[in-house]
Amino acid sequence: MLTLENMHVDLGGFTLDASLSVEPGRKVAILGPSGAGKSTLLAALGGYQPASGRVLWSGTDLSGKSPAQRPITTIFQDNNLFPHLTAAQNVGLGVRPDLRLSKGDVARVDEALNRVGLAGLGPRKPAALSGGQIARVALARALLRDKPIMLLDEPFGALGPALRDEMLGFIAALADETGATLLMVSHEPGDARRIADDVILVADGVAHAPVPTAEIFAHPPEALRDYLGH
Ligand SMILES: Nc1ncnc2c1ncn2[C@@H]1O[C@H](COP(=O)(O)OP(=O)(O)OP(=O)(O)O)[C@@H](O)[C@H]1O
Repeated sequence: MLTLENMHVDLGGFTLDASLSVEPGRKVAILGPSGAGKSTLLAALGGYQPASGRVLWSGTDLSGKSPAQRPITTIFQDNNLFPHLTAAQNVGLGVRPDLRLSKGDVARVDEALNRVGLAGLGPRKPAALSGGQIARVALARALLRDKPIMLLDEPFGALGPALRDEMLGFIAALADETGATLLMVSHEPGDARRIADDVILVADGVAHAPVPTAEIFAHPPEALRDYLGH
């Protein structure tokens, strides 16, 4: 169980509060108006943004732990690949940040690239890859990090509808296969309907407890109704 106990983020002029729990293995969409604090919530969970209160995973307190020490991997909006490294090297960072890879590590990188459909593209640098391929490299790296919680901050925002749909299906299948707990920020309510078990609504300075997706769309709270334009 992932539990946020009185989490409070103060950005000076903007505050976000969260007290909620997410069951392990759930796929959760984070929805809410622009500027509501969705990215801030992920950043605080990942350890990139200081927050008071506690974040617990299976009873272990993660507060005070660095991003690398947390059982969490984050895929950011721009998929944060290093432009001077090849796809394989970018994936290899998921195994060893200093890229001193053993033969076994290199084999694992190849396997991860195969798994995301990028066999043979390891030597290419990001500039020679399409948007969808870049998203897949970021996913392959996240897979190798092998953390039980995966945070995605609108990672497919730059992709066209067909590719976006394909990547969503792919990430949902991977999460099912690995049993990872997925929290994904999205600007598309359709993404939530497509893959999320639950929705966390972020609005008015609060990240609300997750509600089953079908339920929240059947009876949207006012903040979600406004956001959906109903
Ligand atoms: N470093 C900062 N200092 C002060 N305020 C900030 C800082 N970063 C973000 N904010 C503000 O915090 C609020 C929440 O931002 P955040 O990026 O988390 O929202 P969001 O819901 O992810 O928005 P969007 O959907 O537009 O990406 C916004 O009002 C933003 O202007």
